Amino acid sequence: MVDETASLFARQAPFRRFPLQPLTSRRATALKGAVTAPGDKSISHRALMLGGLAIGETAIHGLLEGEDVLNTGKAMQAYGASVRRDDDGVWHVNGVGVGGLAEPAEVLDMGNSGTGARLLMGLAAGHPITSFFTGDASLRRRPMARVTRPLAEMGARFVTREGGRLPLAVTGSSTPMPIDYVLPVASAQVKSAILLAALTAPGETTVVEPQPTRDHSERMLRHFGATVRVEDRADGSRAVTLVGQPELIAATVRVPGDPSSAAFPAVAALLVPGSEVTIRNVGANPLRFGLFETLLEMGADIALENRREEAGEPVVDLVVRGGKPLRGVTVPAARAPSMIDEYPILAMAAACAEGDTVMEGLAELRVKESDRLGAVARGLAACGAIVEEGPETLIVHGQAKPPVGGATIASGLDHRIAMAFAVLGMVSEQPIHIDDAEPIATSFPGFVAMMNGLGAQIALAAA
Ligand SMILES: O=C(O)C1=C[C@@H](OP(=O)(O)O)[C@@H](O)[C@H](O)C1
Ligand SMILES: C=C(OP(=O)(O)O)C(=O)O
Repeated sequence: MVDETASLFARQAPFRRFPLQPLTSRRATALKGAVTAPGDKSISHRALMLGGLAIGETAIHGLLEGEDVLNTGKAMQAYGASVRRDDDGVWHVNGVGVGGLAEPAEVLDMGNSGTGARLLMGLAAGHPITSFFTGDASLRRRPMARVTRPLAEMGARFVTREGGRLPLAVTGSSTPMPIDYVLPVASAQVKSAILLAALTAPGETTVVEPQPTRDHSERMLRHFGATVRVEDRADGSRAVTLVGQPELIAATVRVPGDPSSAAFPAVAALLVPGSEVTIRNVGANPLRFGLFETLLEMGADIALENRREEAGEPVVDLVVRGGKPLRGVTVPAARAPSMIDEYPILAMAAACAEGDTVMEGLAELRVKESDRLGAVARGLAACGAIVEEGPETLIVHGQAKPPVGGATIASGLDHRIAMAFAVLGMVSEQPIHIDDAEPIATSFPGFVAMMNGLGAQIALAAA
């Protein structure tokens, strides 16, 4: 048992993005079948972190075994928690108690994962230990000052590269201070980092978010026994208050399927005529569901069945039928936090729809695993679609038929760019090539097998 966990973690080698793994996606006939969405990435990270802090043994069912999450598991081990996977796929975490993290002996390599890096920086900031964080070429480009600034206010000290980028070192405070903080950007990662640091601070810490973002941290903190108050204010903002220094008690977590991953088979099924695909166990948290709301507005045939609740999160099965014409819509900026990772795949649907799809408020897309706004606009144009890219907007002029395709897309260490264009290749006249499919394993290791099982024609080539 222990050996298997060790070998899973050992495979998360840091800078090993060579050789590239090219992928070709060809036009498919109808996609058919029923699949289960892989575990939610956001919830999986948080389950390992809170399990690692709680007293007792936490059992996690359905943990996403993607690279990002495995790197978090490995880091929690370095902080002194025991993390192991049973033969039946259930993960067991024995925590160290709030305030009990040990100083990691090595640099923590968070790979491609913004969530892993930023949330763990929060945990580290609340403990009187020094941690060193790095990541792959993508993560080392991403802004960290948004997290280091509030954590420094709480008493942590950072040494960072220019612009607050990784690699960085953080020394946490032995007497962390509670703060009241208004988020300058709508970011669940920044909110969560502050809440995790606040676990060791006395008194109450409040984070005000101008627009509500995914609330998995709040839900899971409560699930482990912390007191979290949420106040929705008249101006649309939300104040989240954590009562510091709780005792977190181990809990059982059943991780729902990731709506951000389910988005790929769902849009593929919508676009390929004659398709009928059921995607089971999809998380339906309203703060994650903006893509499906948008697709329904576009005229998509998606039925939500079997609504239920798992570990404090709403879950549904999706039944998606393809071939119905989609219409372009305007997606308001206010919806962005609830579908922030889904714009690349929405843009693929928009390129096949009739009329213009206008997407606003996309500034954050520029600082994800890649500049997703630029990558989507360039890639769609290379495939023959008509697009307009603004500083924080994307307009796709849909032609009521798929773009011709035939391009090679640079995935740029970005899993969602790779998967989005692989889906477009299922309907474009000419195949679409992706230069490197390897980043897909960060969030959806079974993507190619699942899609081909439904009838897609995706081939992984030797480099
Ligand atoms: O908190 C999380 O789990 C996440 C928050 C979002 O990032 P931001 O907080 O940067 O918006 C999202 O893009 C990311 O994939 C996961
Ligand atoms: C932005 C993403 O993740 P992260 O920020 O954790 O790298 C994502 O999964 O699309």
